[in-house]
This record gives sequence, C-alpha cells and structure tokens, in this order.
Amino acid sequence: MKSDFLFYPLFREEIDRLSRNSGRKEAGYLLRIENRTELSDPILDIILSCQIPEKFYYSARDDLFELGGLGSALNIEAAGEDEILNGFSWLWDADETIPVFGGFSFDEEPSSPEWEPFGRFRFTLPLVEIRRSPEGVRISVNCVNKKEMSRAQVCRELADALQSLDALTRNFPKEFQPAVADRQLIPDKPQWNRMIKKALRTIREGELKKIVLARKKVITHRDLWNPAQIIASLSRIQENSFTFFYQVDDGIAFLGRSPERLFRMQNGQILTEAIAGTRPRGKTPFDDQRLEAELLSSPKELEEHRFVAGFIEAGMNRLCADVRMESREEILKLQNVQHIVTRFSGRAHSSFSPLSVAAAFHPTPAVGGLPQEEIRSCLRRHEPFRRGWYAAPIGWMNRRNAEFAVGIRSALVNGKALHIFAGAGIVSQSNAHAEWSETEKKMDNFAAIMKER
Ligand SMILES: C=C(O[C@H]1C=CC=C(C(=O)O)[C@@H]1O)C(=O)O
Repeated sequence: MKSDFLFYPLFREEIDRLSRNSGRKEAGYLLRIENRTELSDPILDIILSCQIPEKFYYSARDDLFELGGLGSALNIEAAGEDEILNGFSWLWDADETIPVFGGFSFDEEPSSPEWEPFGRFRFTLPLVEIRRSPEGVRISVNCVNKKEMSRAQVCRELADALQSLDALTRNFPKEFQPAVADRQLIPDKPQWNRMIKKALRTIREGELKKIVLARKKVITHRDLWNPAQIIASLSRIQENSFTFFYQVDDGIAFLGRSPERLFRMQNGQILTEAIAGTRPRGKTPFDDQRLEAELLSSPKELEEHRFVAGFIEAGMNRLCADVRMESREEILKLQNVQHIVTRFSGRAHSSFSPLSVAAAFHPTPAVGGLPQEEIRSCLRRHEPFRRGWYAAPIGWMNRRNAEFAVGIRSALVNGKALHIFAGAGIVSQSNAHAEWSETEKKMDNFAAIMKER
C-alpha cells in the first residue's frame, strides 16, 4: 500500500510568490496556504504512507468528513483546557476555522508510563492538513514563525519541510501477520469476577447506580508494532463508526473505530447521543432480529441506557435551548455488537468553547457511571489499570466548531505492546460472565484483524 501523492509541487508556486513578497520579521505569525485539489488516493493511505513520526486521521461516522494531518506546526500539551485554548487563541484570532486535532485523558490524575507521550491534554496543528467535506478536498500547509524569521526564511523553512515530507513516502505491506510473543489479560477472568462482585455491592449499598468497568488485553509483539498497519486493517472493516488515529511519535499511537459521538458542534448547534445497552449480532438475519428484540425489551439493558440518556438530556438542557430528542431508543448495528441509541440536538445558549462542552459531558455514564461526580475516584479504586485516553474525548476543534468521538473500541500502541480496551456498564442486574463475553465481543474487530478468531 502506498500513495504517490507529493505535497511540495502543489504549493511551490505560491511559496515562491509569497517569499518574494516581504522581508518583514513577524513573530508568532502563521503562514498558511490552502489549496483545493482532487485526490485519487484515500486520505488515510496518504497519511499512513508518510513515515513522519507525528500524524493523525479522523473520519466521521457518516463518512462525510475526514481530516488528516502530517507533522506538526504547533503542538500544545497542557494540564488544563484553558492552557490549550490560550495556546491556540492567536491562531484563531487570525482564522477561527483552522482545525486542530487531539483529545485528553479520561481523568486528571497522572497516568501510567505507557500513556506518558500523550499527556493530559494534547492538540496538534499539523504541518500538512488534508480535509474532505461535502465541498471537496482541501490541503493546507501551516508554518508557525516562532523564531522571528523574515517571510522569505519562513517560506524556505516551509519548502524544506514539504520536500522532506515528500521524501518520506514509503510502501507498507497490506498483509498484516503479527508475530505475537505474549498475551496478558488485565484483569484476568477471576479478578474480573471479583471486580463485578465488588461493584454490585457498591450499587446495592446505594453509593452508585451504575459503573462502567473496563478491561484490557496487552498483546506483545516479537518486534515493534506498526500502528499504521493496525489502523489500515481496522479501517477496512465495514463499521458504522468514527475512525481515529493519533500517532504522537514513531510506534506510539492511540487508535480505534468508535460508534459513539460525544458531541458535534456546528454554528451553535449541538448534536449528541446516548449509546448504551448491548447484544451481539446474530449469525442469521432471524437470529439478529431476535437479539435486537431482546435488547429493546431487556429491563437491565434499558436501565443501563436510560441512565445515560437522562444524563445527556440534563446536560443538553443546561447548555442549550430548543433541546430535541431526535430519536429514542433505536438500534445501532455494528459488525459484532448492536447497541441502543438515543439522539439529542439543541442550540447552545452562548458561544461555549468546544472544550467546555466536552468537559460538561465527559465522562458520560456510557463510559463512567452515575453519579458522575464520584465516578472517577471510584474507577481508580475498582480497575486494576489506568485508562489513559481510553473512553475519553478524541477529535478535532476550531474556535467554534468541533466533533469529538468517545475513544472506545480503541487501543494504545506503544513499542512492542498493544493495549486493547473494552468496558461494560454494570447495573444492579449485571452478571460477571455475561459482561466478560460482552467486552470480548467489543474487542472482536481487533481479534479479526489479527486473525485470532
Ligand atoms: C465502554 C464501552 O462501551 C460503552 C458504549 C456502548 C455500550 C456500552 C454497554 O452496553 O455497556 C458501554 O456503555 C466500550 O466499548 O469500551
């Protein structure tokens, strides 16, 4: 698999023209050039073929929007949302539509070493941004003048960066045959049973109504994992889902196919949804229909779902006017599982920043639990590993618009280790064995690409 797309030829003329234009020193200045173009290669192939350490890719669940990025013109890692917004505010003063890609960790406590490269909050303005929307494909290049260089010097830096990028395009094998050296389940099945028992006790005692407990499989490769191959294989699965890929360094990436939108914000309109309640897909259409009917009539699954829907609706009522339930308790069919989904829309009361909207919803009871205030400390007590960016918001934003998926059906690749995550909502009627099987099903896309089944 390889894309032969070259960036420098597309921008050479404009860079030459701009470099002849001015000798002024302009500190903090962004040089951004946008180009509309046709692409014969898929954006993901272009992103994955380039061997630059930092890159990202995002595609919306409806497939109408894609955003890819190569390299980094400005990377902001921070402990809080204000630092992120302040760090990009000069950029958005120049053009408030410029998107940056990133996310933040599930909770605020320091994470474990494997997550260190991601930090608490991290967003990237890439060197090259490729964006596809219904209006067409636009490729933009960004160069931030941090060193008070003259315009001609900035142009030279940009030209050099694009030429180096073009030289980094490589072929990578489409076939994916990992050489697995070790597999570890954290927790293992007996530990999981004990976790669920303890969670059910906490629910019975009235401290919690619902808690979403997660587990992970750590699969160790004999050599290093190639995150590009993992996301390339995952993306080929027909799945009603967002695709996300955030590689922060060579061999270190958070990636996945998530069915769940945290929210989308566009021109003051907010769309969000509750996804919770699960059954496997059936082996035949008849069986599938039976499981769907079972899901929609199960008091346990409906309770699990309604905790989430009620929470989201209350959040929407705080943030928005004209809140509407766009659909109620419908079925979302995925490759291996089906869920109950309820969708909401509303008009934001004021011009909230995307990160404040993300913070208002995260963590929803689809990935945390209820009551929300206690859930992060509760999870730290119940789960035997740190979540890092699993189940946290991941996506893109500019000053006013954004879309964040919930980072589930996901994995962290770090060197030789691949950490695959899945969680399940525990309510008073949950059963440890059934929840274990459900999390197995939720990890099945990964099992399929590794031909583990
Ligand atoms: C927490 C996960 O799924 C959530 C989303 C949909 C259905 C869920 C459930 O039925 O338990 C979970 O709340 C996960 O996949 O890791």
